[in-house]
Amino acid sequence: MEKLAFKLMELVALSLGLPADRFHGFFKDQVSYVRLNYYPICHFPHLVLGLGRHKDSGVVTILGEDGVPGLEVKRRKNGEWVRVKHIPDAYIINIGDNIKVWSNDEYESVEHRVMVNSEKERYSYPFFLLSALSTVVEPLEELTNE
Ligand SMILES: O=C(O)CCC(=O)C(=O)O
Ligand SMILES: [Fe+2]
Repeated sequence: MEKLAFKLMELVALSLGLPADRFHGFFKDQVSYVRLNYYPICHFPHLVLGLGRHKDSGVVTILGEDGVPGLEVKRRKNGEWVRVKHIPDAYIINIGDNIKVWSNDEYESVEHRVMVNSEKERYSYPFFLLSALSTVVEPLEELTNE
């Protein structure tokens, strides 16, 4: 997952007109981690949230999940919550707040949440790519006017 995350960061850099290795320096003492999420069955799913609405604050999240429905993303244009379709053998990629700031808002971090399921328990395993704790997160100077 880490290798994939670095590859994605190279593509993000290229998409912003920057050298592929532009972000490499931020990851020298990175503190990335994997979290294991478990959502037990709940018979009143409309009354509870598995995981409340949030944006991932890190750089990029590579999310593996078991296909039990629950993850939803918020559409920016109309505020509607949309269920994310499971694609077998595929990861879900979330842009985190760090990329939003580094890219000077060219990229947007997506708001998402997880609803619990009344029939099946759900497991997910996001990998959060994080930079070094000492990183100052600010728009890259190449992408600002002043
Ligand atoms: O369980 C999921 O599908 C999403 C988990 C998530 O958004 C998180 O751990 O930040
Ligand atoms: Fe998340």
